[in-house]
Amino acid sequence: MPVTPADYPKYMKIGCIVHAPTGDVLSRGHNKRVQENSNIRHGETDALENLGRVREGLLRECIMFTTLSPCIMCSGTCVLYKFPTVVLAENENFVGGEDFLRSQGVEVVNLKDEGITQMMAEWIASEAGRKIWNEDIGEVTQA
Ligand SMILES: Nc1ccnc(=O)[nH]1
Repeated sequence: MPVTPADYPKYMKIGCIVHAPTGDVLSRGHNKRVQENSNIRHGETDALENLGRVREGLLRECIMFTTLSPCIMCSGTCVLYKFPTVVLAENENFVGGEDFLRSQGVEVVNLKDEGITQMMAEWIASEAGRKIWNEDIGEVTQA
């Protein structure tokens, strides 16, 4: 499905970085629901997909930084690969699998970033964003 500039306002504004303990950024990703017509390219899964295969045990040493509280799909992925820490910019607009992450021993750090919280709230409330947002978290938009 080709994407045109008219689609830009629909783009999910969620990005993610996989960070090595050395401080190196190993991988970046962002949500590609619209761009790639995808149900599973959340910011977090996109960053992991972009990383590709890595040496055994590396992900157990990495930190994931993400714009928003990770959904249960992405939280499950973090638990599967044993990320020790997930840092999120905010969780006022959405709370995903944080309790599950903590229950599995993953440290969850919420930066409570006001600018990102506001940006996300505005986008979710926007005409272009509302339906895509609901779709992204498995909800149905009410008329
Ligand atoms: N944390 C997130 C929630 C929803 N969609 C995403 O891509 N990421």
